Amino acid sequence: MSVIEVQHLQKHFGQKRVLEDVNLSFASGHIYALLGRNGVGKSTLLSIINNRVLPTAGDVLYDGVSAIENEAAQAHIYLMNDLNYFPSDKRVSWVLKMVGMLYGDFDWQLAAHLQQVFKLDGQAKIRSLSTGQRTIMKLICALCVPVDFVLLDEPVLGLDAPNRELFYQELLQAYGDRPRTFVIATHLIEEIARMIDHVFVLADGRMQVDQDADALLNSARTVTGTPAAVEAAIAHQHVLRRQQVGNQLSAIVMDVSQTFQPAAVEVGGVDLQSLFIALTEEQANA
Ligand SMILES: Nc1ncnc2c1ncn2[C@@H]1O[C@H](COP(=O)(O)OP(=O)(O)OP(=O)(O)O)[C@@H](O)[C@H]1O
Repeated sequence: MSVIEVQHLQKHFGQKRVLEDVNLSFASGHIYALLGRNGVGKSTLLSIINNRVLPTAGDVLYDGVSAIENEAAQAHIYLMNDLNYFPSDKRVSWVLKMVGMLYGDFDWQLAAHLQQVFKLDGQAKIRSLSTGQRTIMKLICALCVPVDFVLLDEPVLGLDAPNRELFYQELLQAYGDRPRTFVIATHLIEEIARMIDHVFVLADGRMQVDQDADALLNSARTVTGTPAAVEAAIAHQHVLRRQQVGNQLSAIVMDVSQTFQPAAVEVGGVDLQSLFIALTEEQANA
């Protein structure tokens, strides 16, 4: 059971302070969501964990040992992102072979299956691939490498809806066949909500949320009713957001207890995307 720990990570690009003090840990056998508004530093964080960018301060530990400039530790971590590292005149089959050679124990059976279900021609040259097909090629690499930690930065970029659905199915299947850790940074929150078990929200250079997904959603409620009734119901609650339409007020509250059942209002659940919007709005207004 391996673990990645990020400790007091800081990254400044000149005057731009992107990460201020990021702390987290990724344990074995989880699917994590890494959420955050545009430009908060999700890609930067994943690139530092995979040693592609050096931090200004802080450390990334793999099983207690620094993973920064540590090839042995990095052999357990794979990052898929939107960058193209492969020569455009090479073929898909060449890319898979290269990745297979670099990481060893590549799952060729799964690669053949994925090429077939996504209809990706192994003989196609990289320069002839569409954006979505290029993403599919990179996803095949990410699912077939034998590593314990797979970091997926915007994994469905350019994929149409049926292919996104197919990818989520294949990811869950691969996870079931060989449990490992996936970290998914995405803006398509509702699409991944059903498969993740832990949520990180990065805001203002720090982790604003680091919580079990079910616990997070179970602690949030939407309270709707007349403004007076809603205000009375949420008076002692942690209110993230208020929205009034006509004479109905709707509020999102979090950290509520299981016994939160106020009278004269309607109380419902909150989906992950609405909660994310409310949380990041609250942070921006703080
Ligand atoms: N090499 C660099 N030099 C200067 N600034 C950089 C560099 N790389 C990233 N940044 C800046 O760091 C900030 C965080 O970028 P990053 O790509 O990590 O954000 P993100 O959360 O992944 O964003 P998005 O959701 O839009 O993809 C941005 O303001 C970006 O402009």
